[in-house]
Amino acid sequence: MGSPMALNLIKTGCDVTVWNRTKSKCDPLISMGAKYKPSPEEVTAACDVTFAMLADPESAMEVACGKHGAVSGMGPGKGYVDVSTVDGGTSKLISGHIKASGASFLEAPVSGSKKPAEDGQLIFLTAGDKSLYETVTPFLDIMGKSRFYLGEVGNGAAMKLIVNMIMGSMMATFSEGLLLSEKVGLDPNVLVEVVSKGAISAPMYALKGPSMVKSLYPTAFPLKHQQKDMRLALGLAESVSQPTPISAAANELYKVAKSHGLSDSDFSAVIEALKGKVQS
Ligand SMILES: NC(=O)C1=CN([C@@H]2O[C@H](COP(=O)(O)OP(=O)(O)OC[C@H]3O[C@@H](n4cnc5c(N)ncnc54)[C@H](OP(=O)(O)O)[C@@H]3O)[C@@H](O)[C@H]2O)C=CC1
Ligand SMILES: O=CCCC(=O)O
Repeated sequence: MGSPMALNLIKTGCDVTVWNRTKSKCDPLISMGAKYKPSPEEVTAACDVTFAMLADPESAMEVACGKHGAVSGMGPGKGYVDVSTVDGGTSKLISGHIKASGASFLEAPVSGSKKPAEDGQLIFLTAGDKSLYETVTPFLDIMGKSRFYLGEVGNGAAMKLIVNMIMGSMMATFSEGLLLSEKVGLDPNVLVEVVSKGAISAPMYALKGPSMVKSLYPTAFPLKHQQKDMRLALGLAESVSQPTPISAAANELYKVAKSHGLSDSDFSAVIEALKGKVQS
């Protein structure tokens, strides 16, 4: 996700400096004009605003607050925008460290997958320093099609987790429907078409259904990240004693799919967890 987002900034003439743990993934961006620094600390020291896109809470914390992490290069007048999907607690911790340096913090997780990232069509769910939100609005509008400012740090993370909790449950029940249709002698491709005409139509079903019928799962949103988001959303629900039985059941399916080696497949591979025989 970070690469296509940075590429859109480069293409529109922004002065972009990049870092990634695996340096080779920066090379296409460097060839398009990005500068490179060998640590998060050196990126934040060199830049007014830094966007971070990391896998999970642990990596977001490590890159922000670890040795030679982003915080070490931050200071008054600078801004840190974390666009990773993490829980509110992690986001608040990172915010605390960034703000202690005198800099500003915005959480801004995104809805939309690989293709929307490439097309500059992401949806930003932001919260934190309003002045930083206003400063980075031109960049958000290059990378995305909509943006929401949701107030205090934690609200953007919560909105993102709730959206992905719904999405994960939708994908799980869609998978059940595809397999049930096939078992009772219906063509699952026709089911995808019927669904696309009615009130439960969703771009996700039309986009992923045909390849799921062929047992193909080209990765847009890795299954391991969907399961991480289900886990974090269930933690959020637990924190306020909100019952979420459907999502809890769906989470179990993503865990089964992970145990079958499907972590790096698209999250639509969750259908494999419902088959007697699992393909990888
Ligand atoms: N893919 C999607 O459709 C969407 C993803 N998201 C969210 O965006 C984030 C990124 O997703 P995506 O790009 O798909 O994930 P990837 O797994 O492709 O990328 C994860 C990134 O995190 C880095 N990373 C992981 N662990 C560490 C660590 N310990 N220290 C430093 N860097 C680390 C990886 O570095 P390296 O290259 O070295 O492995 C890589 O740059 C996740 O939070 C995901 O939930 C949000 C919306 C859509
Ligand atoms: O976090 C990933 C979201 C994927 C999507 O919104 O299509």
